[in-house]
Amino acid sequence: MVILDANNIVKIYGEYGGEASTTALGGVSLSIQKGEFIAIMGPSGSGKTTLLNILSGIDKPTSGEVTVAGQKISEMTGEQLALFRRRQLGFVFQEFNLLDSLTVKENIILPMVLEKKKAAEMESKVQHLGKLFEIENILDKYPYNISGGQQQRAAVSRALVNDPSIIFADEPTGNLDSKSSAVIMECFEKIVHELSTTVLLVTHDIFAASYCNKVVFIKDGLIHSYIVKKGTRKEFLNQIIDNLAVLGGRTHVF
Ligand SMILES: Nc1ncnc2c1ncn2[C@@H]1O[C@H](COP(=O)(O)OP(=O)(O)OP(=O)(O)O)[C@@H](O)[C@H]1O
Repeated sequence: MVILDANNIVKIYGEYGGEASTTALGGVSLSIQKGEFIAIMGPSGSGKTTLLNILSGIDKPTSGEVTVAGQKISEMTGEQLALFRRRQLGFVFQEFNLLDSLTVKENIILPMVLEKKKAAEMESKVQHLGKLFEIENILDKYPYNISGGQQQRAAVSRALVNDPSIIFADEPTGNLDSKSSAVIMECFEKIVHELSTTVLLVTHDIFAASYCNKVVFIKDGLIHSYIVKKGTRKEFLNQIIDNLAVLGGRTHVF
């Protein structure tokens, strides 16, 4: 089942044809199936963030169409999109983006509160996610009193509470040490395998990308190639390194 379909996405920043215009994406097509776990990699400036922003409705393409869960998000109004994003999409950011004035539990259930879900449903969901990600003992703490790894696990829980069609993660391990990075990638692995969640992440981190099932490489605003995991994570990691070397450019990974 196709969860996301992007057709010939072009993004030009600045006035088209103007001297200062930049073609960030030159015609990207991508199809993502339910339960896929995909990383987008590429050199600095290749268009990764632009692509993620367009696929998740944060930004509009100059031309091309994006369909998520059967709905054309590229044609939605701002209000429709805001509602759609809250109900159908989950987001995880490099900086965790938890609200400091709320406890971990309040942060996690916030998207459910906005959807006016029942208290019992929220409680059962937060307990389930707390257990799944081993943060059940810190649910009453505030974000500034827990580690970065725990904050990111809370952020993944928050992204999951409304059972999104897809989770978008922008450099989710960018602010974590290697041990916490491994834990967070294992969390993503768990939700893909146990809940059939679809996860798309943008990363410079080859170690993080090696947890995914597929890596799509972009260069100069176009899809250059992709690889699918067949053997072990270690073998996939070596394959990612080889592909990045072919890609060239400045990739912060070495
Ligand atoms: N708001 C903007 N206005 C003008 N140009 C932009 C804007 N955002 C990005 N660009 C340009 O579009 C191109 C793609 O940028 P993008 O941020 O998508 O790349 P990236 O692969 O995510 O880079 P990095 O790995 O360094 O984060 C770059 O040439 C960049 O300078």
